[in-house]
Amino acid sequence: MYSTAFLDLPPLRQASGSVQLPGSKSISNRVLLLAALSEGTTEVHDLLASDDTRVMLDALRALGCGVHEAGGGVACITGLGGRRPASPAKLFLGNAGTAMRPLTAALALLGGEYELSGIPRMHERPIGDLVDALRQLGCRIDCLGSEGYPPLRIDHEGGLPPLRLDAPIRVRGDVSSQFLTALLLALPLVAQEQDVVIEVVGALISRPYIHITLELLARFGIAVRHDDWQRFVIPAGSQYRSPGQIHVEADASSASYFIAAGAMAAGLDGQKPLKILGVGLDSIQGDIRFVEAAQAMGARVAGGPGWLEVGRGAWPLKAIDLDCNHIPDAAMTLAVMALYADGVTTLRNIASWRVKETDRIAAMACELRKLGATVEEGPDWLSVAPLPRAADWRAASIHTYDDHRVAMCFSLAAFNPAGLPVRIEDPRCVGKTFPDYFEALFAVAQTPPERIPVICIDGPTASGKGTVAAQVAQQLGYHFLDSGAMYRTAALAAMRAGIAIEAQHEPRLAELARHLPVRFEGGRIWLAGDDITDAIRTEEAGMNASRVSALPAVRQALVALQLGFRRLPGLVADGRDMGTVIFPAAPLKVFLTASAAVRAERRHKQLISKGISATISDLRADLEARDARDASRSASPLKAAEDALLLDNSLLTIDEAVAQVVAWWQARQPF
Ligand SMILES: Nc1ncnc2c1ncn2[C@@H]1O[C@H](COP(=O)(O)OP(=O)(O)OP(=O)(O)O)[C@@H](O)[C@H]1O
Ligand SMILES: Nc1ccn([C@H]2C[C@H](O)[C@@H](COP(=O)(O)O)O2)c(=O)n1
Repeated sequence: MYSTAFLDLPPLRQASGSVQLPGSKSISNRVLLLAALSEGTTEVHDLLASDDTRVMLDALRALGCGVHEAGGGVACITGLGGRRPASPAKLFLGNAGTAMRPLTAALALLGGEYELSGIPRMHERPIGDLVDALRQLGCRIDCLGSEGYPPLRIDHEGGLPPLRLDAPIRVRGDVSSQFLTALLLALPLVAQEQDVVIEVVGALISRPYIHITLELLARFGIAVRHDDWQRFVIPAGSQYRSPGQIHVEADASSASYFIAAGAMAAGLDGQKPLKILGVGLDSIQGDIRFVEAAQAMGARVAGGPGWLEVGRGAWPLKAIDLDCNHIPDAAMTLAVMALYADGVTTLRNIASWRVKETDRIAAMACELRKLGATVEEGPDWLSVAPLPRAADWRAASIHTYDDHRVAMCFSLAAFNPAGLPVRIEDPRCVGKTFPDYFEALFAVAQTPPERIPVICIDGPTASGKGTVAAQVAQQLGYHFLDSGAMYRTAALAAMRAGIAIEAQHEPRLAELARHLPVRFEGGRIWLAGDDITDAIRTEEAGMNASRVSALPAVRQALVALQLGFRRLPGLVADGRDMGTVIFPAAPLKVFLTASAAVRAERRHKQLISKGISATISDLRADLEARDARDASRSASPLKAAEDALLLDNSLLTIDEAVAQVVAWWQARQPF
């Protein structure tokens, strides 16, 4: 997951390959609660690991359920099975509506004393209709802030009050279907002596989510009947029965971003369509009907159980005018697809967007306009006119409102025909449902290498290149190439193979370097099966690296390996010839220096901290000798590129040096 302040997406051109989607948030949290209310242990497979499931798991633990996270997407939940949950308890539920609403209903019907709260936005999301329905029954629930909103207090300290179950429970269905879902999940707890009836007041929105609820209740032994989605009957004698094992289907709403990417950029130039794994046409989730909307816009879609394949059909996409009540979450993706359509797209019946993670109608309108689109909005609709010409697109920094779906759907703007980058602010917000969304996108998106930004940081030994480059990469969410480590590895491999590092052995050394079995993984470096991270960091290894790097054939042999690091979303590369030879067209080149005295002192400190003794004067002599060799060799000598910016960091802290490089980079961005 990217936890950077922002993530810049380079312009993307195509999509291909396959993507495995994470589990559905809606199914995950429903299953967790049902398992918690059941007798026995339920093994939940392919559970979504995200912010919203995290708060649910923590809440269930606090309530006394057994929660064992076995790894690999498996969680074992041992339910209460009729026991009272631990009380009193304070539950923090973040911004997870799928935890706040059903837990409120379940805890109100179980008795005990609870406080349920969330982040500030959760306290702006209405829950009054659910609270009213529970109060009708006789439950004692207080809103601790504004009436009708969390935080809530359930106050059944002296036990559950007598409940009025003889009359139908009336709940509004036109604000959020989660109120009805909450009642449906919880009322089987009290449907013992008699049927319990729920009547929906007003039109029921997001009916597909109620369909998921009913399907999952059935898996846990509760057979709810309904009359035309307005009257629901929970039969007397209902008892939650764990199915033992249950598999969470992948998230159909998350599929929408890849369906859109496929419709816009897959299957071009004879390539195969984009394959989406984990959710298919047999899905129980309503958002699978996004497929129909994408097809209406021109996508070519094939699918089966647990898979979809999507490619571009019509291009430009076809504008649509659609009632989106059946796909409220995935419909946001259509608003960005509309930028690539042949006319105005109008999305209707989306009033529920206004009470989601943010006011999504306002948010989408504002961010689409930043890209240059003409957008109109109404209380429950949005219309988006595409940009007439590629030149009308603007590079934009997309504010994401702590809303995962805003972040994910605007990533699709990176496929713009103008070749502009898109900045996604606070990319971490995707953690709510799809923590590795951007990694998944980068794994299937392609763009010509020259469009992937590279920042080069070259300079002499111990100037701080590696430290600064790694931190810049971290701040920008870019990959990091420590090219010196490759020469160090080549030298170590030569020593281990018994090949002296001398000009006469240049062909053998080059052959060795060309097939170097090196892997860079999680900050460690492996040579074949051996972790050589520390072995290549000695002063001797540095000197050997300097010697092997003077051989032109060895340098040539390592070029492809270095170029391979230029991957989405970008690269920060440190070395001696990054800006002059390997990435000569890089958009930012920095030549980082510090005085020899300062560098020797830094190296001394570095070695001492590792328990290696050395004298400053020896170190200074060594590093000056190394620099002299590196700068005087004929092949790719150490020198500043003509267009490099010079940074002498002798008097700067690491943070100051990093800030300077990032500031130079920011100054070159179009946002
Ligand atoms: N601005 C700075 N202020 C203080 N210490 C620094 C600064 N920059 C780097 N250092 C420290 O100097 C030491 C050497 O830095 P680093 O290893 O990043 O240099 P390098 O140029 O990559 O060296 P080499 O070329 O030998 O790999 C490290 O211990 C690092 O923490
Ligand atoms: N791009 C590069 C990177 C490194 N080298 C050589 C020269 C250095 O002395 C040696 C070790 O590099 P370090 O890990 O200290 O950065 O590798 C080079 O020639 N070109």
